Amino acid sequence: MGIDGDAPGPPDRQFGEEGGRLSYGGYLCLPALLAQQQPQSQAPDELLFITIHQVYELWFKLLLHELESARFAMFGGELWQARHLFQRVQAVERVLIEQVDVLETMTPQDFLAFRAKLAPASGFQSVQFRELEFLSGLKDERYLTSFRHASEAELARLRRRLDEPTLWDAYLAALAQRGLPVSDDEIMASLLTVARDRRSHDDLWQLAEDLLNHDETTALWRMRHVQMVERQIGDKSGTGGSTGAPYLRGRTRLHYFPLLWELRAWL
Ligand code: HEM
Ligand SMILES: N[C@@H](CC(=O)c1ccccc1NC=O)C(=O)O
Repeated sequence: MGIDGDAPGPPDRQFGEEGGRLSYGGYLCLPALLAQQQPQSQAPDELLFITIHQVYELWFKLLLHELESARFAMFGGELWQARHLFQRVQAVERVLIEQVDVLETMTPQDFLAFRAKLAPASGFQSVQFRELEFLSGLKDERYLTSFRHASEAELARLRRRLDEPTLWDAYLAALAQRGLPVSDDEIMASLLTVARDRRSHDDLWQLAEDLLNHDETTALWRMRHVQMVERQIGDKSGTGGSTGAPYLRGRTRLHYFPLLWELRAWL
């Protein structure tokens, strides 16, 4: 009999008990996961700070996975599949922005109770964040030098991302498969063709809109992050050695797909 009393079901066994091997905590590796929060101080808000960053890194891992699959789908001409994955990416990226609210419940005084313990660590050193930038098309090799602390495996991952095709390369491949020219001289004309002939090319148009959403949502995250930074540390320099908010403000203007923004002026 099931826990809901008289629910119908097979007489002997509950669904999921066939092998009896998996449990909730075992499947999700919870003992290992929940042992990974190790504050460096007694400050009450440090657990919040660590938790938020770990949650970000888990979402970054998923985003890298889905964006790699979307790139593969674009190269393979499976535009519907790429679009499906970009919807998920977009939903996760909205969560990443919303999560800033949670950390902003911390006061700057409470942050200062453990901030000194963090240096020289900084989000600057997030390997997965840089991987996301490289995969999306923002390849700036200079960041490799800021990863002196990183392991060989992490450095190898970053170098591989620098060599790999970007999401934009994959979109160009999709345009080319449709017979649209993609050389530097012809690409804007092809993007205009897609925009103006939606009857023939709506799938390519919608896919470009997905790319633009990914780009815009990242920029929105950068803006929320810098506001949070100003709220927490004002114009102090960062633990990672940058100027802090001025450095981050400069990066809010970055775009992954500049041509998609330039296109707007030509429409
Ligand atoms: C109290 C909250 C936070 C403060 C005060 C803060 C401060 C900063 C500062 C000052 C920098 C510039 C580098 C430096 O340290 O010199 C930076 C970079 C960065 N932070 Fe944070 N941060 C906070 C929360 C977060 C969170 C929750 C994340 C999520 C993963 C994050 C991710 C990053 C990333 C990825 C960079 C590099 C950005 C880039 O180079 O474009 N930060 N942060
Ligand atoms: N860079 C921040 C410290 C900080 O936020 C941080 C420190 C260690 C690991 C991740 C961090 N998050 C984002 O930069 C600061 O200058 O206060």
